[in-house]
Amino acid sequence: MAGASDSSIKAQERYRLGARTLGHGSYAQVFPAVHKKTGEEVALKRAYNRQDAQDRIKREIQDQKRLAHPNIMPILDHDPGFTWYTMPRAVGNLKDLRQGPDEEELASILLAIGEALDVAHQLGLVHRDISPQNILALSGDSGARYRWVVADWGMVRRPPEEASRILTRTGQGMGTPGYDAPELSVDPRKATPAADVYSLGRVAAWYLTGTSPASGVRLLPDGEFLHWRLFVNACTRQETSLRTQTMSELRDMVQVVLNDRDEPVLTKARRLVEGITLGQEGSLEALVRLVDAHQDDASLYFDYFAQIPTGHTRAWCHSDPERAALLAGVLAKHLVAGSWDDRDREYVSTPLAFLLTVLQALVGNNNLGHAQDLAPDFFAAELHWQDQDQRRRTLEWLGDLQAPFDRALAPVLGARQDVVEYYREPGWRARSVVLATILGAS
Ligand SMILES: Nc1ncnc2c1ncn2[C@@H]1O[C@H](COP(=O)(O)OP(=O)(O)OP(=O)(O)O)[C@@H](O)[C@H]1O
Repeated sequence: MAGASDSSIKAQERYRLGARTLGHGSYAQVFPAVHKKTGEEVALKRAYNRQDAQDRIKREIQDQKRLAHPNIMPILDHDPGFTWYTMPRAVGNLKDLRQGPDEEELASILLAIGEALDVAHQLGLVHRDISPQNILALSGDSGARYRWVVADWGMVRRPPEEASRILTRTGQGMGTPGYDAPELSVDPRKATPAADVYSLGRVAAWYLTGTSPASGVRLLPDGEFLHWRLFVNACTRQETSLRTQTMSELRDMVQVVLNDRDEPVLTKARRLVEGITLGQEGSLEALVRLVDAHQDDASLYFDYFAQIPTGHTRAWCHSDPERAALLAGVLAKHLVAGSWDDRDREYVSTPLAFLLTVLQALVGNNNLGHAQDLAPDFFAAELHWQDQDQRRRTLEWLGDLQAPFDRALAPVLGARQDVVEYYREPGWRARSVVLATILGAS
């Protein structure tokens, strides 16, 4: 074969290679092979005779060998020069073997692959190329149809102290389009386990919907698989910091989906609000994930999200200000555009007070950018409802604000004349000169 290296000859010394490949990727070919002495049937992966291909397979062999887990493709044999290796022959990959959405199968794949990736992450290794093609099926043992394994570790990110010159440069895309985490296109060397969480979340989205994900476009299950939406949404947030961070969290969430799958969203929300009030651990985080995944559901926001007790709201804003600003903004928009149905008009003071608590907490914690993001929707909601008690509370708070906090809100207030008119109060006293100028003038 043209370009065959010395080591590939060694492969043929030990193995009889099939005439037709099982497939080929960007840096290697995979052959069916039989060990000449033992008769063992394997798959033999051999790198092309190019430096980058040889570097990649070497990395793959070295890293994959360190990862002993039933759901990681094992290395059975390799040459001393690291140019080829053998592994068990797979029945196929997940992309080809999916027969339709079977949530039991999906859950077992996510739990198994999640555990395997957790082992890699503990060693500082991030796979960076999880996709349905790289999840292979070995014939099952102990009654299971298949044993799913993570293959193709050639893109792995090593911990900084072990990083080598190969593969990754800033701005160089990697992974499989649609499955690769957005941050990989910025700097793949900084990939964290959350990059693999993203890819596995996209695998779940594809599996449930049957639609191949497009880069940068949200893909969430609906209808029959609505109960997976929260999970997929949490794993596939564009912003790394808002995403589920670890495989252990991902696996816990799969368990929650399985346990809760028959519970309607609003019933779950009621249970979680009760849980928060009773101090049950994890209830607040679960409610936040629920409202995050169901941003179109105004009832969820009015009747449950807005019911989070004040102390918990403040603590949440402190620990997760970005998401707090985002979701409070969604509530504020629902207050302006959503249907109030047959709720009492007075009840609006609950969501409005909740929004004020969030805004106050963001400002108080010096998260001025997030406060500024939320402020336009907050003021619009107050203006829309004209609740005088609420207006008084907001004015009181604004009156106490001092520099530099006032600077986050002044431009937002000043930008809308109708908002200025709504709050303007002749003789209003404020510590902030700039706010006094906007709202206090007669
Ligand atoms: N153990 C195996 N048994 C059977 N087929 C395999 C095995 N390993 C890989 N293949 C098949 O060989 C093909 C090439 O695999 P390989 O891992 O080289 O590349 P890839 O993942 O398709 O692409 P890339 O290298 O660009 O990431 C794939 O189609 C895969 O399904």
